[in-house]
Amino acid sequence: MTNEKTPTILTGLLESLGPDCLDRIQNCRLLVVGAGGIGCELLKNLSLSGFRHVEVVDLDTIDVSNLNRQLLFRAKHVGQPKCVVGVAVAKDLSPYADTQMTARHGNVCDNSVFNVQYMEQFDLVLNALDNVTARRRVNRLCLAANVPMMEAGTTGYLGQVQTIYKGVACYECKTQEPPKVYPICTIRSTPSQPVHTIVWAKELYKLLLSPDPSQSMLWEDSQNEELSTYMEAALELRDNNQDPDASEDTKKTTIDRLWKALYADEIQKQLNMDRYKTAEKTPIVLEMPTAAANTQSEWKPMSIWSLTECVYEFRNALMSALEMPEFFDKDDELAMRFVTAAAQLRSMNFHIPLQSYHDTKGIAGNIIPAIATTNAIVAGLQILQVFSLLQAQLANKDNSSKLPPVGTGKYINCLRNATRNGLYLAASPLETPNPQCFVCREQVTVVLTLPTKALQVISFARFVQTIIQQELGFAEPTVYLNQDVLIWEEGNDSDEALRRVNGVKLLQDLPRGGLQHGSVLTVEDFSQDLQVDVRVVVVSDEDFRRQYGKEDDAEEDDDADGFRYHIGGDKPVVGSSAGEDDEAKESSVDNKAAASAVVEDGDDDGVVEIVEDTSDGNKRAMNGATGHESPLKKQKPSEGASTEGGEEVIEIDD
Ligand SMILES: Nc1ncnc2c1ncn2[C@@H]1O[C@H](COP(=O)(O)OP(=O)(O)OP(=O)(O)O)[C@@H](O)[C@H]1O
Ligand SMILES: [Zn+2]
Repeated sequence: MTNEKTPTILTGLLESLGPDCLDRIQNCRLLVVGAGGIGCELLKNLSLSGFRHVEVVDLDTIDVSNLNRQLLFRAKHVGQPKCVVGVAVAKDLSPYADTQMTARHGNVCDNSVFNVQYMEQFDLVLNALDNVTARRRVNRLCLAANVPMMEAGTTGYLGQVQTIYKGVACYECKTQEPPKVYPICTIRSTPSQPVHTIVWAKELYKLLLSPDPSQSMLWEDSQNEELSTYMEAALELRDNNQDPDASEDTKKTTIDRLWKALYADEIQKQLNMDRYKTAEKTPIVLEMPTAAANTQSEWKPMSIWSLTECVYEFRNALMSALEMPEFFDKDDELAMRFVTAAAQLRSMNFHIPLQSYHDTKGIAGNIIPAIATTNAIVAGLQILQVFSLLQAQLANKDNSSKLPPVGTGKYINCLRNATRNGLYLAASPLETPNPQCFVCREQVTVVLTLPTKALQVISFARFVQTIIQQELGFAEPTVYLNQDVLIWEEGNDSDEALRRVNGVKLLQDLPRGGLQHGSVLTVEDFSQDLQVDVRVVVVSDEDFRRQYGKEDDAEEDDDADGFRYHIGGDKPVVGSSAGEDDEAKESSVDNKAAASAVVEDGDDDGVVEIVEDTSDGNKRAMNGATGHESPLKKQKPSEGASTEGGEEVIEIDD
């Protein structure tokens, strides 16, 4: 069947889906959230499939590192908002002259713009995001606005697509394990794993070579603190570099001073201060091998470098990198040579197993690289699911609701290894909602267990920030104690004085006898149309330790400053923070932060991620593909399994 008016490119769709469905395609209003790897593919697909009303939200600008896989972007677009360029390029692909594609440069977590009313304009929302915080946010808004959404994510060769609407499992029905968090002091002073020294070396690179050294976690300000021994040499090296008259010899001498400060003097200083009195192994003060200066051995990316080789690489890579200072990029061999050498030397200081250049690169960069083909497959699957959703709506003849009949759609896994039947795509029916999920089920109670000590030392403001905002994902919470006492309010026209008064109170000092065993906190958030009861269980400190002790990481929750708690049931957990895993990305963080009013984002294909605590208490989250538990989750990492929730996150807590 053909239709004269149908552009040639759409005749195939017309034949397979029929004129009614094509009509719906042309008229339905779609929102795409994220214009990165998956988002670009989606925009291209939507345009070529005849969708004519598409809005795109993205907070980021185009980085040079995006160009290899975000197919709508070219070098000339670097620095421009992704959504603006994505929309302009995709629109040109449309067979219709009157296609309306709109770009919204902003953070979808910004409640003042992207709220339930905003979502209600759309017939369907397609997620192309890279972090749990934003995914949770869209999930909640869509549920509140009764708009179906299509969640998608990839991790290396693996990918998932999940259709979500009221009546089937939502994004938060499955618990997502929080990422591991290391406090900054581990990186700066007490490393114990290769990842710690590699992150440190990347920060050292930032301190020495990036445009703004104060962004490094090793940066120290002489105004505020006594400087570590390396700061003077680091600053001198930067000065040398800007001084056209500085000779090679001057630079070499400064590099050697820096080396000595980092690997000998600073360690010795800390030892003298008894910093490592209780350490299992006393750190070693390194001595520069005399042979190092001239020892150029063959290039050995796969083997462990000796002390002499490390010193040679440290000097040489730094000397060459000084000529072209820039942001760290794991694909820049010079930068990686420096980071490898710097990290291994520090590992020698702290008795940490050494890593080859190759392994260091794996940890410093992306162990699981973003794969353009997986993004393309996943975006293609999303479009197929959209077709099936539209068809189901048509068959249902129910025009009063945007929601399809329950059961429409599939959960699809994109696999690396074929199933027994030889399939690389495994589709399963959508699951029913988790009865414990307070996001899509009503009247669910979350059980919060606290040790007695928490009541005595934790302020209510910190409690709100850690438990209610970070853990439970409330954006603008209103909190009642035992049903009727209003103790906290946020959002437009909220009572700031109430926050001021109660925020500083310890939990035990809250009104009406404070928080205690059996207390119930009712938390509401109008911005997400959400409410939950939190039932407080208080146990002795000893019992808490016994039940949720440090030995059992899986059971333990705490925040960076040691506030310990345990949330029971299948509460949706978000990674507490997020960040960027290399300097190139950090440049884009600034743009993200600028565009973000409420919660910043992070992306999730880095295994090692640096997480920054934002000033308003909201943290940024990075996590794996979709947070949905994949049947492949138990595959070994080498087989391309998702690392979701398993990333190591370095938290900057100062
Ligand atoms: N809260 C948010 N609001 C709006 N857009 C977001 C938000 N969080 C993430 N995004 C966008 O989602 C997109 C995700 O795309 P993708 O996973 O390809 O990440 P990327 O940062 O573009 O690339 P990569 O991480 O692979 O280098 C990004 O363009 C990012 O800006
Ligand atoms: Zn749910």
